Amino acid sequence: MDSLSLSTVLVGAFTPLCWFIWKRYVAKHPLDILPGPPRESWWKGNVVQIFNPNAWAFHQMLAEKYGSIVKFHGFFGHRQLYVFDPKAMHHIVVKDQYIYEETDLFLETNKLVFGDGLLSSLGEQHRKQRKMLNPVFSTNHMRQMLPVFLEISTTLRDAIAAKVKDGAQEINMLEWFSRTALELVGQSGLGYSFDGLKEDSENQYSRAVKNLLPALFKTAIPRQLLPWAVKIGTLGFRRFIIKNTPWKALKEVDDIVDTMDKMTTQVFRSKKEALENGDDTVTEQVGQGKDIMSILLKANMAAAEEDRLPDSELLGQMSTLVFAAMDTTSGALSRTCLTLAQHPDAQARLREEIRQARSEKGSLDYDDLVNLPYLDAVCRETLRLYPPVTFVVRTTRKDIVLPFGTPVKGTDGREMHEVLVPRDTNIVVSILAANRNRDIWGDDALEWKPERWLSPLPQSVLKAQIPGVYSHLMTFLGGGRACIGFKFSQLEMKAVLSLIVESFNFKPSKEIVWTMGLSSPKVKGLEDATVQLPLMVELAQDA
Ligand code: HEM
Repeated sequence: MDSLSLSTVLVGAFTPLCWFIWKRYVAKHPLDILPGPPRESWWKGNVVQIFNPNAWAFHQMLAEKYGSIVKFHGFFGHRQLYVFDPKAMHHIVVKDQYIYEETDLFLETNKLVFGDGLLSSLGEQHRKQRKMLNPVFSTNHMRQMLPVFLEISTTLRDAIAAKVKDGAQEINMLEWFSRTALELVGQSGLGYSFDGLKEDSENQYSRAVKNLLPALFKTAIPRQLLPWAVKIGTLGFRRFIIKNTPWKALKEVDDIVDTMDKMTTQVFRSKKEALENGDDTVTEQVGQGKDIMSILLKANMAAAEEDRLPDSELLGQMSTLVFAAMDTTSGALSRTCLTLAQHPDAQARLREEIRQARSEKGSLDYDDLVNLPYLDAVCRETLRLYPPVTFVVRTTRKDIVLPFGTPVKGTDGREMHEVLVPRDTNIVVSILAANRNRDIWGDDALEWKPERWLSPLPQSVLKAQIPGVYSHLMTFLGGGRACIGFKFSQLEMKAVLSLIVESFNFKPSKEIVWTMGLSSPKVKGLEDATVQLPLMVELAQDA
């Protein structure tokens, strides 16, 4: 190579690098005016401090020290935002939701794992899917589902009763709640029974769903390249590379995806066939044609051409629903059960309310169950203080001005009411900090107090205009991508809790720590072991 072409290569390589360094480390950035923590490392920024499973204290410090609009550093000087100001959240999840979208990494990972479901689609495709799915998550449909919820919860109660009939036992309640959540979404969502809640009956699919997140976690760093990798070659070529790469973690994810895909395709085909063969065949299936997928298939066949979804998008909803329903609700049930174990007075009060209602009405119908005041207060307070999903991440598809409800004092001392957020900025919407905001919930915001829901909420809550779909909370988010299953999970929590709290007394057994992100329990000192919630369980007196 002569010296001229060598210098051309060097200039070609160094110009973009110098530009990158200048832009990320030297030039002024519109977000630099905002308060925020110093970066921990020049290349990792604050990423490890924010996105690690034990980051509770760091998140609390961010909210308390820097306020509700915070700038932090991502990888290689990338400025990002941490937000829990209600007006700003309203702009992000509702008003300008098509500019603040899911990140490419989130979408591409979900597309690979679940196919074309709600968690991997955007814009018009996502809106069409929601339009078709919303009716099957309505209160009316939940009402019809109650018998299935109660039957499965009763099976759970009987399984635990058999274990403790001779005296108190330590039981891993997370395992039982996960199995119950899977069976519930299986029967009422897919019209398929995964697990009769009998000992040792875990099937391949439930194992695959359970192992999915840990397996994805192992591929977290190389997966950052996924949005680019999916553009290389054909689908066949990419499949060939995945199948033949000698990397254990990737193989594990690939096997899980294959198992989930095989099962959902099989259930989907048999549903379609049953529908084509008429109503008698449908009612012979699990769920008797009342499950979410059967209704969705029927509605899709009857829909106008422009609203109809292709089979791939119906199929894509199946594993999406199972995944979105399982660890979230079992985590919420685990947290409630542990909190009740730590608050014996509240546990006794709840048991009394349930027994009283049952002695007056016999079996509880939908309205009785959802309107039990103390049960409702316990669920709301637990979902406020301990949201199972602690944050979501969005990214700006173009430059946009983000307004604040509460002014922020800039680093130059000026009062700011808005900031220009450049395109491709990631934003962490902190569900945790929003639900624990002292300015809104009062000085006792960090305390678990179900009683706060039994009297009128303070004006600060009503005036805050939190953009959440549920109870002035961000637990299920808000806007066009809010949790579609929030009524489903409410009913599940209430059906399960009403039966188990009536029958059993729960006491703490080991010290429990919770992971962040999708919150799960672990035993303190055994953080490397699998997730679990051991509790002492005994028959409640007079049960
Ligand atoms: C306590 C339990 C639950 C919590 C805390 C929860 C929370 C959430 C949150 C925060 C989101 C937004 C995620 C994002 O935008 O990145 C979400 C989305 C979603 N949830 Fe839930 N969820 C729960 C239970 C369920 C259940 C039981 C189902 C289904 C039966 C479900 C189905 C979904 C689906 C399909 C989405 C994606 C919605 C979309 O993008 O349009 N979730 N959930």
